[in-house]
Amino acid sequence: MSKGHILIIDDEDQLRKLMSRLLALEGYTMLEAANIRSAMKILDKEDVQVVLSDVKLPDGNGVEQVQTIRSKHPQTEVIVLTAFGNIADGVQAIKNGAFDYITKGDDNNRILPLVSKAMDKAVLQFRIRDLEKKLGGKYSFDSILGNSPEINNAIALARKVSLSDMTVLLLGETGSGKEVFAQAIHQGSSRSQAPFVAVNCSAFGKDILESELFGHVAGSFTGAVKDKKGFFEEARGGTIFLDEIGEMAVELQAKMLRVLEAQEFYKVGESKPTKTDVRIIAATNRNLEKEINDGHFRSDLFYRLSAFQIVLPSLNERRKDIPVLASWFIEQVAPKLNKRISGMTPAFLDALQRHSWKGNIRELKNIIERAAILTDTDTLDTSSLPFDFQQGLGEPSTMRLADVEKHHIARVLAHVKGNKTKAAELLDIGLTTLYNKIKEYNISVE
Ligand SMILES: Nc1ncnc2c1ncn2[C@@H]1O[C@H](COP(=O)(O)OP(=O)(O)OP(=O)(O)O)[C@@H](O)[C@H]1O
Repeated sequence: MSKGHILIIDDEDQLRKLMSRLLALEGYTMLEAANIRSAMKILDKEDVQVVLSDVKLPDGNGVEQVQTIRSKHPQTEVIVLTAFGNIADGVQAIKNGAFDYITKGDDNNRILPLVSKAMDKAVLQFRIRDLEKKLGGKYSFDSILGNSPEINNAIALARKVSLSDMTVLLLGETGSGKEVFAQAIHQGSSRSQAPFVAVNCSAFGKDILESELFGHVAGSFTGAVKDKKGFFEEARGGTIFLDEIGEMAVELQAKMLRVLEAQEFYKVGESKPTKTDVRIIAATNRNLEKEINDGHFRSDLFYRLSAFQIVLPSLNERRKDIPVLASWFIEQVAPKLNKRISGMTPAFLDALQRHSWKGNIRELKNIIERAAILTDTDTLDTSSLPFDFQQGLGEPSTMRLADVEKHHIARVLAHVKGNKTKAAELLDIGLTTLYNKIKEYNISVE
């Protein structure tokens, strides 16, 4: 049985094939792409657990692409293949959401365990996704965790609006819980027995989004062989959650306005309107007022949507909630990994409290899951945190290049069992420079 799907993105045929063969021998099913465009197509079609991506690609940069892959396919883990000595790329890739990075030339003893860890994590995430899909809208107000006044205010507003049929606009940074709130509002409403359909507007191209939302009739465009129901029809009687509405093309925004005003829409290729009975909850992490000024968002749609706005606090604004959220995620993930994890060390919690959470609760959840997968003990400690947490690099202002360099040199030295000539070769620096750095950083060479 396959251990999972891995996609390699590299335009150098030989390197790609070599890596592909190595991993196929380990039991993975391998997919290959020579550029970003074809890679994204594969990701849209297949469940790919791990992506290994080169940095310099013919149609873009692999480090920058990490964010796009992770936002469209949050269950998929990305490992970036960096060039010799280019630690900055690796560090940036991790900041962009990569699982880790591999330096070209790293040997199999580093590559294979790393890929296997990324695979474990991704498989788990896919399992959770499938479970969540089966459970449908599973969040209720009671399952929204946190006790800070900031989150309590948001919950109180959402509870009130859930009883009505009003359109709601949820504003908040990525991962701050907008979809969770949308589900809770649905669950708390009179529509709770009908479907909750979540649509991520940024995951579809402009034309595709229209036919996904409203459906199409056969023959309306090349490839439309059969009639297709859109999300609005699927959500009939229930709630549709339009995530990242700020990404919607302006032409489509006009059509959305029509749905809000007239409760009807046109299927692609059909001239008679279809009536709809769906509550709309929209969300965005963009500043829509700015988007309006820049001509990217229609003000009439904004006013329609924003009749009832709820602003969700970022995790950095409610750090008080970190211990309870972290403990809850540990409790949830441990049984799924067949592990007994009783909690976390004070240093671990301290590192979480000091981190700058750009990905908010989603990032916290990922960090806990990652630590739970990596830990060999029953208490999560800082050794299972990513490198930037351990080094206090979470805050960009405190990120010290020297720490990154020290860590990397120490890692390479350990890797070559202290052989300095080999290490200098791998690091692509002179032996004297290496000696100077060992002294400067006080690196112990065993
Ligand atoms: N208050 C909460 N209690 C428990 N889990 C939460 C809470 N808020 C968010 N989560 C978890 O955090 C993750 C991210 O939440 P969600 O998808 O709702 O964020 P989002 O704001 O919609 O993100 P994006 O803007 O990227 O779509 C989810 O896995 C969810 O389970």
